[in-house]
Amino acid sequence: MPKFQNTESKNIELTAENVNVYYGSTLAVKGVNLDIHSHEITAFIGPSGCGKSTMLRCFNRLNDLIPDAKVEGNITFRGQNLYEKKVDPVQVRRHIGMVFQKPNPFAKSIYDNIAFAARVNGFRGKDMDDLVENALRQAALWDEVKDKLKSNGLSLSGGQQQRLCIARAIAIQPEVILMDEPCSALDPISTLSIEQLLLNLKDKYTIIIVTHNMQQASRVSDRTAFFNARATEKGKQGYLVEYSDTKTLFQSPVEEATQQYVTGAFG
Ligand SMILES: Nc1ncnc2c1ncn2[C@@H]1O[C@H](COP(=O)(O)OP(=O)(O)OP(=O)(O)O)[C@@H](O)[C@H]1O
Repeated sequence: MPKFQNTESKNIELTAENVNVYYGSTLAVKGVNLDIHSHEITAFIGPSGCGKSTMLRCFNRLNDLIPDAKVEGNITFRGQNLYEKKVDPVQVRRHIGMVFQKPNPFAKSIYDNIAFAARVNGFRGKDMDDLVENALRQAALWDEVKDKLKSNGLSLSGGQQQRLCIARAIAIQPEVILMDEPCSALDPISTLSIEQLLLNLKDKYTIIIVTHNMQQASRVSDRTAFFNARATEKGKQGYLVEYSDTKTLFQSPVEEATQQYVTGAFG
């Protein structure tokens, strides 16, 4: 298994080169080229079905778990092609964690949600209490749960559950965290607290977030990729329309389709 050392560019964590993703014989995402910068938040936006989640899953080989999904092209993490034969996808997911749309804590105590994830992923340190506390602090949840660590993770509110899932991802000590619409099941106050958390986390982690919420993309992200879909005989085909720093993409995009999307004229 290769070590994912940052031997290439200091600022580029992940690179997608000519990426195509198929489900069966349908080309769902075509020809994506994109660099993800270290310690930034990159947002993927675009109308439903344009391939944002599909593209996100390429970065930690989660599409491997979908029968019939096939990824072509290169995805490079710190100079290492993640799709080479010698690369173990389980290891990839230790370096590149994921938080899903719907909070999905284990039906275990708050403490064990984190301890279990850490152990399964090879944590052999003695001080599990420290690791749990540290992960919960980083996820801005410690103060709310420190007196009830034995309570079931599922007894928490939706926003707290999502922060527990973020703590669980952090406990594995990844370099990158992928987030697929992490706030879409949350109320506005919980959403703002997750957004603030993301801003705090980017010092330590590189974050990619899929979001339907354009205000959210403009509030939290440094760069934004706008995807769109064209109709083909076999259904929709997603592609990357435009990618730039978030301010430019929202205020002076190059492509008319981007302009229309960010001003709410379609989608
Ligand atoms: N597991 C799958 N099997 C077959 N087709 C899939 C699968 N997942 C996604 N697709 C198809 O791939 C295309 C892109 O889907 P994807 O979920 O990546 O888009 P998205 O932009 O994230 O959409 P949304 O915003 O609605 O979540 C769609 O046409 C979708 O139907």
